[in-house]
Amino acid sequence: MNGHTVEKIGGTSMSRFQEALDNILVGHRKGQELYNRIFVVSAYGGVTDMLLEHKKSGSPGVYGLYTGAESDWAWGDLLNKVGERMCEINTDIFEDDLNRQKADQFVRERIEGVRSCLIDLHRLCSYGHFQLDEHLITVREMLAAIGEAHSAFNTALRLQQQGINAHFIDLTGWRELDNLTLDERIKQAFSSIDLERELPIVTGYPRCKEGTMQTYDRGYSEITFSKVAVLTEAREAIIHKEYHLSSADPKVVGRDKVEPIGRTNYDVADQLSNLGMEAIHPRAAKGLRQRDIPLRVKNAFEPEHAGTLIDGNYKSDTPCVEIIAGRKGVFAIEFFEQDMVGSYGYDTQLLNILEKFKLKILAKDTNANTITHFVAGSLELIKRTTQAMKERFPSATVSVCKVAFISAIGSNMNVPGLLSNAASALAKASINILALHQSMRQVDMQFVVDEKDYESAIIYLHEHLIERCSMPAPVSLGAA
Ligand SMILES: Nc1ncnc2c1ncn2[C@@H]1O[C@H](COP(=O)(O)OP(=O)(O)O)[C@@H](O)[C@H]1O
Ligand SMILES: N[C@@H](CC(=O)OP(=O)(O)O)C(=O)O
Repeated sequence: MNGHTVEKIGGTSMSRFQEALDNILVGHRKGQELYNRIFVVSAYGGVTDMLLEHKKSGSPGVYGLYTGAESDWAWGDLLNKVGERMCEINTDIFEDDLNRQKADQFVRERIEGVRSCLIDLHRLCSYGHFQLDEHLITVREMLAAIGEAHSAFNTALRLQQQGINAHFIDLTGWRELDNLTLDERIKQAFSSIDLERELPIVTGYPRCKEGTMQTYDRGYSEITFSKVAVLTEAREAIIHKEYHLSSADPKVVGRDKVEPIGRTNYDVADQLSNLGMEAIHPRAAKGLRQRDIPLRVKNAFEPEHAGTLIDGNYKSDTPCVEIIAGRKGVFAIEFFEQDMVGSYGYDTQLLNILEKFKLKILAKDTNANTITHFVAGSLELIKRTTQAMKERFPSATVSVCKVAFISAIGSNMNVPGLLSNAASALAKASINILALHQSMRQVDMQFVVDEKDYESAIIYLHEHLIERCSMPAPVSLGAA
């Protein structure tokens, strides 16, 4: 098969490194089979949380302590702990002392290099001419880069130890004085790589002129992965995750009831990311879709399974719902104003307010005198947004309630009966549908329900719309 793959290994999978070696990086491959692949690896699970902040709980890491008012040295103490954690990981990965010492030396160089930068920055800012706030995004980028460089350096070293011609491709720009764009940095890194004979192991974080974290924050590794696939003209992009992309959340419906999705398309993937269930970051998917590069989402711990193949054109042969996905914690901001009837400009001004407070709009519905936006964001931002709406339109009634979204998604649902079947399934379960959305593309049917009905709505819809119709079989690995 011609061409090469670009493959991303997520942090949780990286933390089960022996399995990543056995299932993904090496496995049964020998000789030439080991090559014609590029790996973009994430930091080991939990490391970026320590460096920045915990992805789920938000508890501060080194970055949070450095920017906060806590004691001057709390961040430095935590940075010590990060270095210790990284060296613990090195002990798990390298049995021989020589390579472990190389790996520890790499950690020390990066940790101490960043520490001295952060100390100097604090000293500079103590004069008042330099404002710390103006440099915080750079601090964030430098800290994130440590974890990404660590895992990529280790992976290349560990593969070299097995006689594989692996190369550490450091996109973090460490001690490089250039200021390249993301495309320039990737093109430069790959300008002299022979994929037939070399196995590039690429850092998930790239330093670039446009500011990776400013644009993508912690979604940067999938952007890097997508860009490398596009710029090296990959045959296929593969994401190795710790679970299959399934017909619903196995933790809600039950592992025995869900099926891995065999195939779907990027339109479906976009709907999933809108619900917070990312097969891939939407901006990363866009790059692959525009270049017709298929994406395969594989379970890192079931290497024999072909996973889910996502492309731009797939449409299931038989009309059916493929995935039931959902999201809790959605805020419905209802704007009721009878003066709106027959006049213009309300929606534009409401959107300007929502944009000002950077609320992510998941859906909206309108009728003659009401516009409801369904948004994701903090309660604080919601309060400030609704306050701004009331100030701008004093005679309007603005109300907010917390709801859950349940979506039935599929690549071919343009047939009568699916919507009524879904609605009647919810009715039979005594679940009240507060609102309903379906665009004419008919790629998703979205039900707005009370948060208390979130789990049961997913279970009932999965039972009525999916467990009763067969899923397309997984596409074999070589059939892309
Ligand atoms: N359709 C689905 N297929 C697989 N997992 C799903 C699905 N919907 C929700 N989930 C849940 O999402 C979890 C993974 O969430 P995600 O944020 O993508 O992973 P991580 O937090 O590891 O980056 C899974 O463990 C599973 O419980
Ligand atoms: N390591 C970074 C980037 C990342 O994408 O990680 P993962 O592939 O584990 O989601 C983070 O934790 O945010």
